[in-house]
Amino acid sequence: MLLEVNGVHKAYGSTAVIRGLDLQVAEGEFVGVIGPNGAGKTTAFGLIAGHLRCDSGMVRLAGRDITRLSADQRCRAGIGRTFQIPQPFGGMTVYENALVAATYGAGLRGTRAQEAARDALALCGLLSLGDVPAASLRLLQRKRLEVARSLATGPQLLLLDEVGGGLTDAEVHELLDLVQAVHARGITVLWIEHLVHALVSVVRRLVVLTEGRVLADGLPKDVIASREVRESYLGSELDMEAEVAGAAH
Ligand SMILES: Nc1ncnc2c1ncn2[C@@H]1O[C@H](COP(=O)(O)OP(=O)(O)OP(=O)(O)O)[C@@H](O)[C@H]1O
Repeated sequence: MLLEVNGVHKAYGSTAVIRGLDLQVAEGEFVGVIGPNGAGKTTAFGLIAGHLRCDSGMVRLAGRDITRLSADQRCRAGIGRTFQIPQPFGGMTVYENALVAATYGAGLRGTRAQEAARDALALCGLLSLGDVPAASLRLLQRKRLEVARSLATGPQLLLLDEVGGGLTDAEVHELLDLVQAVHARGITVLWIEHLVHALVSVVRRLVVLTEGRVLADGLPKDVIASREVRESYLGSELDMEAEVAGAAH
């Protein structure tokens, strides 16, 4: 297994948010993660990427216990991550943003860092915008840069946190193409997304988190059809019937 999350718990103060999370992801998988607001999805990513500490339980990457490693150490170990709200260095150019990620995220220097930065920008369709200040990018381009910055750190495992939010349908399709291209490079992808119809059109496996643990995990069409999953979304903003109509699976 590339990623193993075993019996992880996390509370904010007295509020338990992750309550016995178990998740295994094999190398090369493309996994979607959905769940109601507040289910603990972003917190789970923080615990995997090391931005948050587990209260108990264990996280392993390729068999290595990384539970006590910092976010920087986990990044160098091969975990890349995007954030819900892209936060590029606005005063720097697009290329400089990717170079910073390659230098400080992957620990590369000189031409190796430059190559990693350029390679990430090329895959994300941003090479021609390399000299543009990051602050001037449109939303889809900012999302592309967020993905490029995480790619420049050389991840084996990429955690995408709602990169599709705020985009038009056409832009979402462009983003789907990009993430599929990333996965085709051999990078294992774990993608949190509220746009369920878009997500299930590309992922091979769907995990549903509710109340800090896994409610369902399997083939997207089976997970979407499960009664438990439908019931867990009742009353939420997500209308599964509408979302999955026309989905590829
Ligand atoms: N730093 C924090 N301090 C206290 N509570 C927090 C903190 N971060 C998140 N929470 C709470 O933990 C719960 C889980 O939040 P989290 O962001 O992980 O959920 P989520 O499933 O990603 O939600 P969404 O789909 O809305 O992004 C929520 O009730 C949230 O308010």
